[in-house]
Amino acid sequence: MEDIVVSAPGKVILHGEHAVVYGKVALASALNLRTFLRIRKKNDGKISLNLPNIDIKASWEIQNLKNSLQLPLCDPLKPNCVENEVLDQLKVIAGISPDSTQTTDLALIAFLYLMGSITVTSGDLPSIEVTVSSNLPISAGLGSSAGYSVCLAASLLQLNGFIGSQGSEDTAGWSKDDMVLINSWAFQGEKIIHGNPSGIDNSVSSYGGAIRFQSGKITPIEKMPKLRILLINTKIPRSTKTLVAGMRDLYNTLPNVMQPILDSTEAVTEKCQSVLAQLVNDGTDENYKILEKLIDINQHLLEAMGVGHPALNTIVMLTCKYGLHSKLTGAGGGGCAFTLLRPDTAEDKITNIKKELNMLGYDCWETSVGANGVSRHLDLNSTSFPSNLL
Ligand SMILES: Nc1ncnc2c1ncn2[C@@H]1O[C@H](COP(=O)(O)OP(=O)(O)OP(=O)(O)O)[C@@H](O)[C@H]1O
Ligand SMILES: C[C@@](O)(CCO)CC(=O)[O-]
Ligand SMILES: [Mg+2]
Repeated sequence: MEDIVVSAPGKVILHGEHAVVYGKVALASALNLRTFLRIRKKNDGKISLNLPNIDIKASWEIQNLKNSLQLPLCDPLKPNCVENEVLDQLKVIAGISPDSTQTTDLALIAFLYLMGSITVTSGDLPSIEVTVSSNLPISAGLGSSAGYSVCLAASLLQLNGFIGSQGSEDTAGWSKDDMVLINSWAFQGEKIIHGNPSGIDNSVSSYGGAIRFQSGKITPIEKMPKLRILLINTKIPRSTKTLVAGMRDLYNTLPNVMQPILDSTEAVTEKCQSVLAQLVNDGTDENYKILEKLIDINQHLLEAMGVGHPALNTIVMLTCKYGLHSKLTGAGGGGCAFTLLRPDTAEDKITNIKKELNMLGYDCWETSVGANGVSRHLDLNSTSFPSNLL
């Protein structure tokens, strides 16, 4: 069997993070930074997993997995969430302490769950080596967990013939129905890593482009102007699972206080979408001013949700000095922020901002929004792969 190589993009949430977990609308766009996964067939009676980004290498004897698990863990065509009992079993198999709070450990559990559900043909497991390598910063708010889950879902479903990629050039995609199956399995992976995800991250990573997302409904945004943004990584590590759980506690303690904040966040998102549609034909100052105001307001609303961080405030103040507006993106609590650049923002201004941010130890790079969703790579030795994937 030839290797299977797939990749899936990270994302930027423009507006609506956290509120989207409560059924509010959110806007997200795929990012041109990707996670890559390679499956290589082996004959050593083992299933091996290499995760260089998080320094994890693991290997399991197939016979041991078959002895200790009731396979398949779930019907491959009916993606469903794991029961706690199965999760505990997988933790034992992965050698993880039952009370570990390490988010990195959850990558192993997500792999074992998807593998134990999807790749069981006639009660047997294939001997494979799986390597995952990403250009995305991990745990920084740019959807690395979704990129990981989408790659796992697509490659394992493809390996076992539950989906069939189409395309003969360098890259291939899947049919509408196949995409639904990929996205639903990726959502199960996100559930294991996140706890209670809305599904926006795996959806934008699966489908790519820019999407409007609400309660599982994915609507591609057709009228999307070419936005220039500066992405800034504070490098302050955080876990989405912890931040989402913290916001849940706050909501449960003060529902009448938090509900209007979520309503207000949704109003920001709706207004942003309508201004973006206008911007396609009318890139006037007035429209940009509204977008900037919405960024300021949402940043404050997110602070009120308890997911801010002093480093994020520093970015807001620093970019404000240059007349630019920034907000956190993703779960917050550190991680990444973005700054909206105008079409005519001068290069020397951006250079100076980058210099100041670098001096604070933050990484920053200019990017545009919108990228292809999950793809299969048919050129197995492409130079665009991260070096540790070859
Ligand atoms: N390339 C990768 N290799 C292995 N595990 C990964 C990889 N990328 C993400 N993960 C898993 O996802 C976890 C990080 O997910 P988390 O949701 O906390 O952050 P994020 O997805 O980067 O940010 P956000 O959810 O705010 O967009 C890691 O600890 C690991 O379990
Ligand atoms: C914080 C959150 O809204 C976005 C994380 O990228 C969580 C989610 O929607 O699952
Ligand atoms: Mg995540």
